[in-house]
Amino acid sequence: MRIGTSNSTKILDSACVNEYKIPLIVMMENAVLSAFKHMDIENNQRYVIVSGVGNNGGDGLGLARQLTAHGKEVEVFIVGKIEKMSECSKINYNILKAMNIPTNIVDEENLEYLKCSVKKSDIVVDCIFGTGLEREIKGIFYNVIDIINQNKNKTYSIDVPSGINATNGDVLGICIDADKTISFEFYKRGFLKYDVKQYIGEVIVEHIGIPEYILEKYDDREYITNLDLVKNNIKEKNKFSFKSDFGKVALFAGSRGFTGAAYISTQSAVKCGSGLTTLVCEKYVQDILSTKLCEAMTLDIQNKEKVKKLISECDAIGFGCGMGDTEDTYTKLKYVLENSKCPVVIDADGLNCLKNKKDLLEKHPNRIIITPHLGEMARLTGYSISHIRDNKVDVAKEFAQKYKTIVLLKGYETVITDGNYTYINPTGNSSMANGGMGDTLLGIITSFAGQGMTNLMSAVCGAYIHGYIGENLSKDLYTVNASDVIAQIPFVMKEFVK
Ligand SMILES: NC(=O)C1=CN([C@@H]2O[C@H](COP(=O)(O)OP(=O)(O)OC[C@H]3O[C@@H](n4cnc5c(N)ncnc54)[C@H](O)[C@@H]3O)[C@@H](O)[C@H]2O)[C@@H](O)CC1
Ligand SMILES: [K+]
Repeated sequence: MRIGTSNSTKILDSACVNEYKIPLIVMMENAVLSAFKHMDIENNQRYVIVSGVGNNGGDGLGLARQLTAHGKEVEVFIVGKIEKMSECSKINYNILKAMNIPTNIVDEENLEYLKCSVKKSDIVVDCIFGTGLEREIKGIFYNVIDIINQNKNKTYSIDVPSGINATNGDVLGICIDADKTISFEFYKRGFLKYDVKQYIGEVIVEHIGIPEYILEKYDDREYITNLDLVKNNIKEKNKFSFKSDFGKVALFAGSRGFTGAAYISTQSAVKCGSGLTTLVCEKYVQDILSTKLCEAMTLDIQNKEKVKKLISECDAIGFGCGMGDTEDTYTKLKYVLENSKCPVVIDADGLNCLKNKKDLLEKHPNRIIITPHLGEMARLTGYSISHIRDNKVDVAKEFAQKYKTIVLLKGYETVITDGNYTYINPTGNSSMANGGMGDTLLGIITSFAGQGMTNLMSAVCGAYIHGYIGENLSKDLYTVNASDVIAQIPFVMKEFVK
């Protein structure tokens, strides 16, 4: 699914109209028919359409005609100046008049009437503002939205709940509280903002007849990951495959009190299908884990020669889980980067130790994947957590571009980007919010990178599968732990392999 802003919608509109000669009224009618499918006409009879005077309003007027044609009781309210009505809205407005479908122009005097109609309706269809909202909502517009919110049974918003800035998710004074939002072509970027989740309800993204190659040409290279993309990246284990085909990986992890992190990240890589997996750790961690990790190898990190040989031959390395935020961790990371050529996935203390030494990332462009949570990203960038949360796509992209790394910024709707292409992960939930989950993710991503997936796809698919497993398990489990996820990895890989 594509993500887009108000500007992307404008650019697409004008390309369709000017370059591909699709009249806007054709796209509007397609939008109307796509939205109509989601009006739940089997279960509802009374509809109130509230339209503004832009094209979002035009969608509403078209819907009023379609609902009437299907035998529904429809009342139309228009808010705004008729003389300012957009060209396509005017066409739909004139059709309604010619068909004797009554329309009410909202003013201070008939607000009470609007309120009664909203109360009596099964569904209010909100078509006041879409992607064209550009300033604070005041006056009659404010009152109309307030009346709808206070008196509705259900509200379905067309394209964007009126009041939300589609680009950044800011609420401009007041906002429709939608039960469902039927959006066109793009999942609006503003919907990613955590604070707007309460307004958008269920979001459906519908096509309005624009061919795929046009969308591809004009999209912003921002997507919500879908299952097909993940399936296309999972390699089949055919009968001629060897363990060398599935990658040699090393995990640098663990310290006193944090042996679990070492176990979890290593075992995740094993279960994810890596051909050969080695945990590189301090001797005391090795002594605890060498019998527990029976499918992986372990190596004492002080054994310099063996470590050097191993990392020079590795297909991917995971670094940082439970290692401690120390100078020593930084020295080890520097050594690993300087003595290997493969992708390196860095998490936790591997990131914390970089906070004032990001030049190390700059020295190794195009081979590092970092997987920070909001706190780690705040330490790395110097931005506040709230700034990062509200601007997560931009912050992740900026960092990825600057340091030429893949950034996987964890949280609700994890962002994964190489600075050019960006994916939002739709899987996972709060049942997974507990210790060890990040270590699991690092193991999965390292394993994928070692199996030959691109760095970007390793992070995208890793995040998807990790969240998918957790979400499925949470149907039966109150808390999903790392070991629960690890056990499920091979089953889900089998389910996903094409
Ligand atoms: N390619 C697409 O995605 C298509 C989009 N269509 C619809 O067109 C919409 C965009 O249409 P428009 O660009 O005309 O924009 P809108 O219909 O969202 O709003 C623009 C109108 O609202 C006014 N306005 C903006 N902020 C205001 C405020 N705070 N208070 C009072 N008035 C305010 C503007 O002056 C203008 O009259 C989309 O959201 C979608 O519903 C479809 O009809 C056709 C194809
Ligand atoms: K709307």
